[in-house]
Amino acid sequence: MPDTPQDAAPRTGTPARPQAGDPLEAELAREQGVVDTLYGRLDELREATWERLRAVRREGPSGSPQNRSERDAFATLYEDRVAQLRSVEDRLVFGRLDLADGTTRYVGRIGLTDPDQTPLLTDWRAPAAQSFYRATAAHPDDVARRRHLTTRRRQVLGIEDDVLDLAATEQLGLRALAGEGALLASLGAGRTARMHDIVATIQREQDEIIRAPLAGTLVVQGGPGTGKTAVALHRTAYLLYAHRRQLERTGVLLVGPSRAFLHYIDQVLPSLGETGVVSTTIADLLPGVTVTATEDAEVAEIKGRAVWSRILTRAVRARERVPAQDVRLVVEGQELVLRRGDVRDALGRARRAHRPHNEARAGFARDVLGRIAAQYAEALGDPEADRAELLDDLRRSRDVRVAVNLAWLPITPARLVEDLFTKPHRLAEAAPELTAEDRARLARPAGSGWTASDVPLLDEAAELLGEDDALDRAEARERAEQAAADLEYARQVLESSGAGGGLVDAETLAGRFADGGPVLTTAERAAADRTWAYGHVVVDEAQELTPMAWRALVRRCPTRSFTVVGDVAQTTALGGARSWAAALRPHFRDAWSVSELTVNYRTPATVADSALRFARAAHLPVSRLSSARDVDDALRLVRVARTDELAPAAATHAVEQVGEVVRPDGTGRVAVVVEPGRRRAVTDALTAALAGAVGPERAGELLQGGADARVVVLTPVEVKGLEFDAVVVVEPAEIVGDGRSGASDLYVSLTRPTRRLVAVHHADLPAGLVDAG
Ligand SMILES: Nc1ncnc2c1ncn2[C@@H]1O[C@H](COP(=O)(O)OP(=O)(O)OP(=O)(O)O)[C@@H](O)[C@H]1O
Repeated sequence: MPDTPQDAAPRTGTPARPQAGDPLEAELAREQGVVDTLYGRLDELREATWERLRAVRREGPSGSPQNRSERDAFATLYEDRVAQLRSVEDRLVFGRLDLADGTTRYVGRIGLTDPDQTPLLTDWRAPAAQSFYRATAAHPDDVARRRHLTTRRRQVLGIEDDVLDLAATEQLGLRALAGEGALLASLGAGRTARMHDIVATIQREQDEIIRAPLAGTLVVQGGPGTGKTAVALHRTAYLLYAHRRQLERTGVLLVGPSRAFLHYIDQVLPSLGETGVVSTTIADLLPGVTVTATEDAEVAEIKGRAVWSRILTRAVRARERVPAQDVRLVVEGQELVLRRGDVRDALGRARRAHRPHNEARAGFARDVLGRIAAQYAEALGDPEADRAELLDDLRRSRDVRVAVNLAWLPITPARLVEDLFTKPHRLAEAAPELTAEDRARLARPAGSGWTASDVPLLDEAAELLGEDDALDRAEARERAEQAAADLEYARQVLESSGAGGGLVDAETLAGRFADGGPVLTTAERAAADRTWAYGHVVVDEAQELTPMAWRALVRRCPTRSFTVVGDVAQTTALGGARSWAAALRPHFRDAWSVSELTVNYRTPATVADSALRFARAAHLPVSRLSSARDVDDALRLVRVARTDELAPAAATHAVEQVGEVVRPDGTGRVAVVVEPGRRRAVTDALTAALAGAVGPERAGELLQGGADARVVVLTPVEVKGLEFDAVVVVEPAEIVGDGRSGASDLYVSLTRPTRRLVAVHHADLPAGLVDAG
C-alpha cells in the first residue's frame, strides 16, 4: 500500500455496516441532515440565479449599445453560474474536517454560504480545505478527525474516518468510523467511457502538484496510472480558482494528444465547476486549418525537428531576393531600370527592421518605389514633378508590380509550406540540413491536405510571415460588403414591417444586426485567435510533442507558465521526448522543475509489476512506481498453438471479460489491443463470438458507439491515456516489433486495465513479461 496520508493514518472504529441502534446509523442520519441543508441551499441559489437570468432576458433587445452589452455580459455571467450550480450536483459534499479547536468544516465541490454569508461548505480548492488532502497523523495540521462522506443522489451512503489526533478526537467526544476506504472503493469501481474527477480522494503527493504556484514551468513525470491526467485537470481547476482574476482575462489552454482523449476527459472540468478552458490537440491548434490527411511516423518525425525553424526562415528569405540582373521597366512610355544594388539596399534596410515578411514588405516597396520615382522624375525631365503622382503611376504599372513582387513576394503560410512539399527545388534550396532521402520522403502532390505535423510548421510560418496586408484588405472588403448587406436587409425589414415608426433608421437597425451577436467569452476569443497569449498552458502526454510543437506552444504563453505532464517511458511518437531535459531545455532553458508521481492507482500490482519488468528489460526510461492495490487473478497469459488462433482466442477471452466486468448500471469496459494489421480479423472474430454469447442484438449494443463502446478493438496508439476494466493484448511481441517505439507501445497497452490483463500470444513473450506469481 502507498505511504499516502489517508492510508497511513491510524484507523479506529467499527465496521461500516448499519444495524439498528448502530452508532453508524446515527451518524449517517446526522450527516444526512447536513447534506440535506447543503443541497437545499444549492437549490435556492439555482432558483435565484435562474430568476436573475430570466429577468435579464425579459428586458429584450432594446436599449443603447452600452446597455445591451452590459445586459449580454450579465446574461453570460448568470448562464455560467447556472451551469456551474448544475454541474456540482453529483457528490456536492464529500468531506468533513473536525478541527482540534472544536470547529467543523465541510468540504465540497464549491463554496456555499447561507444568506447571512456564514460558510456552509468550503470549496476543495480553498486554503481552508487543504488539510483535507494533506494532514497526516504525523502532521495533523490542527485536524482531529478527517471524514469522507460517500453519497449518491443526495443520499449519504457511507462514512469513513481518519483519526489524525487521537487525544483531540477523544477530548472532543468524537467517534471514529471505519468504512471500506474511499480511495480503494473508487479505484475498484467499474469504468465508463469518461474519466471522473478524483476530488474526494486526491492524495498528498498529487495535492502538492495541484496547488503548486502558477508561475514557471512545472513538469509532472509519473508512470502509467499515477494520476497525471487527473492531477493536470484538478490543477487547472485549482489555478482558475486561485488566480481567477488573472486567468479569466487570459485563459488557460489544455493540450491533449488526440480528440478521443479530449473526449475521454471532457467531463472532469465541468464536474469541478469550470467550463472556460480551451482544450485542443496540436493538430487543431490553428484556427482555420483542418487536418484531413495522415502520414507515416517517420515523416512526422522529420517534420517535427527543430531545424525547421531555420528551414522556414530560409524559405521566407527565398521570397526576398535580389534579381539576377537589373530589371527593365516601362512606365507610361518611359524606360526605367530597377537596379540590383537598389534592391539589395532596400532588402537590407527592410530586414533590419526585424518585422515579419508580409508586414515588412510595405517598407521595402516604399523604399524601392522611392528610388524608381527619382529616376522617373529624371526621365520625365521634371525634377519638380509631384511625387505622389509619380508614385501613383508606378503603383499602377504592371512592370513595377511584377518586379517588386519578384523581389519581395507577399505569401500566406499555407502557400509557403505547401510549396516546400510540392516543389522539390524549393525544399532543396531551403533545407540543406535534410538528406536527399529525407527530402524525398516529404514530397507529396499538391492539394494532399494538411497532416497533424504540418500544423506547427504552418504556425511557425505564420509567425515569420506576419499578417498579409492584401489578406487584411480582402477581409476589410468582406466586412464592408457585409455591412452593406446588413443595411439592405434592415431597409427591407423597415419597409415590410412598417417597424421603426420613424424612430429607428435603417443604419441603426443594421448596426444592431452587426453587433447583436453573442458576447464572446475569453475562451471563445482565445480559441479563434492564433496570436492569443494564454495565462497558463497545461500539456498532457507531453512526451509526444516534437520540438516544433513545443515552439508553437511556447509562443502561446510567452510567460512560460506551463504545467507539463507525461511519462518519457510511454513515448510513442518518433519525434517525442525520451528525456525532459532534452525536450525542454531548448524552449525553457533551465527554468523548469520536475515533480514525480510514484503511486499507480489504476493497474493491479501484479500487472503493473510485469509491465515494469518488461519496460526495464526493454531499456525504457521508467520512473519509480508502486501500486496502490492488487486484484486476484489480475494477469492471464494465454498461449495459442498457431498464429491463426490468435484472433479467435482473443475474441473468446474478450467475451469472457465482458461477462465479468460489464454491468447493467452502465459501468465496465473491455478493450482488445492489436497491431493495426490485425484489427480487421480480431474485430470480425469478436463480433461473431459476442453475437454467439449474447445474441446479435446485444452484441451490436455492446460494440456500437465508436470510442465510447463498452467493448472496443484499438491499436496501441489509440489506447494511450485511456483505461478499461479489462484489456486483452494480442501478440505482445508483434506490438514491440522492430520499430523504434514498439516497446513503449506495449508498455502503454499493458498498463491500461483497472482489473485484468489477458495477453494472448503465439510467439514468445517479450523479455520480462511474465507473471510475477
Ligand atoms: N487520488 C485518486 N483517487 C482516486 N482515483 C485516482 C486518484 N489518482 C488517480 N486515480 C485514478 O487512477 C486512474 C489513472 O489516472 P490517470 O489517467 O490520471 O493516470 P495517468 O498518470 O495520466 O496515466 P497514463 O500515463 O497511463 O495515461 C484514473 O482512473 C484516476 O481516476
